[in-house]
Amino acid sequence: MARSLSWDDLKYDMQPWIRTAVDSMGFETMTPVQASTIPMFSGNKDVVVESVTGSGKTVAFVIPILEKIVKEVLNGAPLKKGNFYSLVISPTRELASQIQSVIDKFLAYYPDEPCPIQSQLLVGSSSSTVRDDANTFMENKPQVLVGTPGRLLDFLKTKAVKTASCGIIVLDEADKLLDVSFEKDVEAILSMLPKQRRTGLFSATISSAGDQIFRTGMRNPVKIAVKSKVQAPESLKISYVVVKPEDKLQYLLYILNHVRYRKCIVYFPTCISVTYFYSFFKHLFKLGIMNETLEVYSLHGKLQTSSRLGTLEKFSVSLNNSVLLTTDVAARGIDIPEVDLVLQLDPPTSAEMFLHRCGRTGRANRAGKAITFLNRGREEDYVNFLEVKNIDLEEMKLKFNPSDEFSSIFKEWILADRARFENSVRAYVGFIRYYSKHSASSIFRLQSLDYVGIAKLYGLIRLPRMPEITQHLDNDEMPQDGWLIEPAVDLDSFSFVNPQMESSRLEELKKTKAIKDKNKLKSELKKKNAAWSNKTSSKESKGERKVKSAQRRKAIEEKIAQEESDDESEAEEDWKDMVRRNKKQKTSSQLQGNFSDL
Ligand SMILES: Nc1ncnc2c1ncn2[C@@H]1O[C@H](COP(=O)(O)OP(=O)(O)OP(=O)(O)O)[C@@H](O)[C@H]1O
Repeated sequence: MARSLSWDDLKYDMQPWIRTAVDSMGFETMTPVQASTIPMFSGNKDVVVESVTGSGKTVAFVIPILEKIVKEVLNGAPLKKGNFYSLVISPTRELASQIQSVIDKFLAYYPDEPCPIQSQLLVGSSSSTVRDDANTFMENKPQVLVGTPGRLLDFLKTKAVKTASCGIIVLDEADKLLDVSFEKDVEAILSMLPKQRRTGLFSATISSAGDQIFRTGMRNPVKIAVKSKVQAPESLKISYVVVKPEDKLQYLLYILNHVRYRKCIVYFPTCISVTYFYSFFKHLFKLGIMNETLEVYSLHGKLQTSSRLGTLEKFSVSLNNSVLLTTDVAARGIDIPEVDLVLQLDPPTSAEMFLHRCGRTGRANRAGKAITFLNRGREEDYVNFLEVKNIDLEEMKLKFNPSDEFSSIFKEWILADRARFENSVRAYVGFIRYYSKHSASSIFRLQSLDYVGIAKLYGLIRLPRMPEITQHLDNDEMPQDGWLIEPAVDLDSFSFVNPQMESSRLEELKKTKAIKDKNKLKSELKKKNAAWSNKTSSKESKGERKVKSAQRRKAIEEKIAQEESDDESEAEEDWKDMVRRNKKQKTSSQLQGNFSDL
């Protein structure tokens, strides 16, 4: 029998002000996931909830949390000093802040002034320390804490903070929180909480967390999976466009300038690629190549928290046609109802992330379109790969012819400042690393990558010396000395616009030129190019390449084992995660069950 979606049919007396809140927010009925989850999680059940993106999971855990706290508050027993009742963990600062604002929206309907219930946001930031957070906590006595794992863990370790009263905990985007990137912090947090508690795990892709689910200490959890056959919401139309890599940017701009949308999110592979293309887009605005009515924002994980949250806020409230250039940092959970278009320059490294990215649109039954670019050649197979996972994509044909003039504009822009040239190389190298991490590695193969086409996409004037290129590019495809433009540029006189950068470059150049000894010069240059230098000669045999590749991998693993988290990019972080995961898979033996056993 179909479950009733009427709020009136909930099996307990909802607090009247919570009912007023849902009515005022225009939530006429519950969504299916709310109808299934709220009674369970408000009762004494641990829940593991999987339901498509944009299906209302946040409200499905916020209401039970608030109901529990109201009961405690109405019971009259005051919250003991330094205690709190509930904890919500989220993988990103943006999502934590969004959850906090959903809670605040509900609390605005509490009938008494001041509202006796409060929540506090705990995310890493340069403007507030853990001590500041602890002082605010002791002063305001919030019952709910919402935060990201690292900061929450540091906060909970503060002496004044007591966890004994925490009776309800939520892991939002639980599969992400339980993967290698957060697992340690999350497990440490869970171990500090009372065993007698209610735990809720929520995500659109939680089944991918597998056995990790059972490490959260839940007692007889109820599995709530609200899904149709397809993995994406029905309101979401997913398409793909097959292009040559060098034309991709022009296609992207064509869509941004010509397709009708209100708000669009564009996903790039790495932080540096967002920064790089954002600055090029600004130049295109000046030239009138970007539609002048568009507002473009950039957001990635290497920016300060305040700037990240500020940008997201500006993008969400903007009344104009706006575009957000971002990375996977804004792929999960972000709820901006007006987003009706999602573009992906490349597919992400996992099918789960593909669903999360696309799911930023087509939310709560609103129509949305997600378009992914695929490089012509091998990547078309991704469509079948996703189909097997019940994610259907339709091909989209664009009536548009890329122009040569665009590459001249790109080239001129690069040649005007050495900083742009260096960023183009960083973005390109970052992309190749990113590419090597695809979980669908039989489709996204380094061997099949069009290195020159991709270099043109990134506006490169010369191919960098990196092992992937020398290994996989045939000699006849390798441009003379790596140059992609004619005539080649004299790198010694290619200057930075920034005077400080230019003077330190000249200083450096002087030193290098002063080195007379050829061998010494060679070793100095080798050191300088260390980032992409442990290269192979282009004429190695397959066997030699295999051995060298294994050695390189070992070296990276050793480096990772030594290094802590001082990464240059999110991509790098993910690469580390992959290696750690591999190691873990080799050592981990305790199988306790999986999602489908629940
Ligand atoms: N009962 C309801 N009726 C109508 N809209 C709702 C209802 N509950 C929530 N919404 C709206 O649905 C949108 C999506 O909700 P939410 O962000 O909780 O989705 P989600 O399932 O957590 O998605 P994701 O997996 O992407 O994080 C929000 O804008 C929210 O306000």
